[in-house]
Amino acid sequence: MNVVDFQTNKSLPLVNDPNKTVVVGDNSLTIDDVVSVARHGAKVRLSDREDVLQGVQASCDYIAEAVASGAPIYGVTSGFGGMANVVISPESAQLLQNNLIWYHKAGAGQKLSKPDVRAAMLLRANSHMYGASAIRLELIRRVETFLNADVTPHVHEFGSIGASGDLTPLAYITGAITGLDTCYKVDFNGEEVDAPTALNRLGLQPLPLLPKEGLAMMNGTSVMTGIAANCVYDARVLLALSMGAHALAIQGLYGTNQSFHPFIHDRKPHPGQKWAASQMLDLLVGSLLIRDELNGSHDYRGGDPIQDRYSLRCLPQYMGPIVDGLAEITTQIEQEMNSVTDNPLIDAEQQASYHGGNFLGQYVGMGMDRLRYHMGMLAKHLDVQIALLVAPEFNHGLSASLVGNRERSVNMGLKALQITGNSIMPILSFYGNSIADRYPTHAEQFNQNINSQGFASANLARRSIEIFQQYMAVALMFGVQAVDLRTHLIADHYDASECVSPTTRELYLAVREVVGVPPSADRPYIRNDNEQPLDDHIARIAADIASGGRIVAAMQSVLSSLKK
Ligand SMILES: N[C@@H](Cc1ccc(C(F)(F)F)cc1)C(=O)O
Repeated sequence: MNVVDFQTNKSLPLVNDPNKTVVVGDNSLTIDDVVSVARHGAKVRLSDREDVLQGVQASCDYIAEAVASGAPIYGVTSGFGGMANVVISPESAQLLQNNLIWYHKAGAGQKLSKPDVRAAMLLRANSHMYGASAIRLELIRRVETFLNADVTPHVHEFGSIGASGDLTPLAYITGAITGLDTCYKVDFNGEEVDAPTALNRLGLQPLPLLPKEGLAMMNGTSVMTGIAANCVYDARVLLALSMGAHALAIQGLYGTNQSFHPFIHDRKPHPGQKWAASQMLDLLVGSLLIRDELNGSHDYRGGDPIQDRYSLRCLPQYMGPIVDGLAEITTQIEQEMNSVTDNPLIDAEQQASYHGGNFLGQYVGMGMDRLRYHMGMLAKHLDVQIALLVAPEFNHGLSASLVGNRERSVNMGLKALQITGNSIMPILSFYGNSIADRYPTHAEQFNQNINSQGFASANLARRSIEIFQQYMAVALMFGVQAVDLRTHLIADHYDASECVSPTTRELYLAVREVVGVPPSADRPYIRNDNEQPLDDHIARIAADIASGGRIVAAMQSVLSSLKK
């Protein structure tokens, strides 16, 4: 028996180190930084750079003076949105901000997940450290305190059209950190408590907002961008796992490596295509289960076609635009994360303020539309591969529906598992529909008459990712069963860990460990139908993927190579 080293490569050093500290305000944040804080409890520390802190203070001073002198500034001495014609007196300027939080207590639907809200909080603080928002350091520090103490405001899934950024979702965060009222709730280390109680436990007092601060807190894209950052990370994981699942399927099908030859891809050198081809070569190198034809050899093989079907042969050409598309989305989301997204913006150096619209979440709305589209395309490709695997007409000698033990004639193998996959794949394609183009032009008295739907788009992306994690479990189960059966045809035993390529061996072993069925020379992963509850295996694999567990770690090298 082979020795299985389950200890190696177990963690994702980039994101899941709880001892990591992310400094906010010194450098650009990365998606990995967001995921570290959002999911893995990395600590947050605000920059102590003098110029950064002075910039924050200077913008506050500017607003204080503007209010005192009665200067007309949107949302400071005026009403909001389509009611910006209302003049607000200096005496009412503070009330205006606190009232803003109140009338946005109008969210609806489910609560967002804790990691998505934590991502949002981190990004809001980051945006405020640029010193263009006129928000006190004390208030930004509250976000830091909440994050480090694992206190997370409740935020609803509906209420933002992504035009003034995420007014309503951010109002819930603002109400919580300022302790505005007991109707604002938080998750306090797993316990639901009201905001004033949470502040009390943290040794903090309620903090009424000063002029501009409510608007500065709420007018921005941080919630949709936080969700998007987490989803981009997840999408990249799913892309890496898709490559692994394809590599298993290609070995299961006794495919060739010739289609990934650099000669071919150097002659059509799209970056994503080249990446997919070279990664697939790496994923297959050393495998005993492929036709090794990199030297240009090929031959008739009985009744089989001389070259592989398109889902194998054109894999780099199909995956390329997905890879490049996700790279573009990554760049755009990272730019949005490191931007000031409110209005008006304060230019303390020039002692000026500018009315504009950085809160429009169009990059996020369209980006998450495209991300979901790419997810649908990835799923479709996997579905086709599974279809080849289960059909004796196409699978080069494997059993129908990958039945493990043909002697037991009632075994129908992975038939229902395929149908489960078939029931998911169309949903993922459906989620590829765009939402950013379906906006209400009459929104908010026609003031927000173009709007990004970025928050909705990001929430749809979150759902698409969760569904895909289930789908990926199905695809990996097919891959593992297929290589076991191919191993039997080639080596006369069922332990594929001895025959698959070293890179896919990691993935193969990870799946076997997660489902609790170790590799065996005597039997494939799924032998008789009545020996395992397949739904339980799906759930375990999906949960491991969602938590960045062993299965994800097995694809770390592919994932890292996706980095820009
Ligand atoms: N993003 C807007 C701010 C804004 C717009 C609308 C409303 C509301 F609540 F009235 F609808 C609040 C804040 C702006 O800066 O122009």
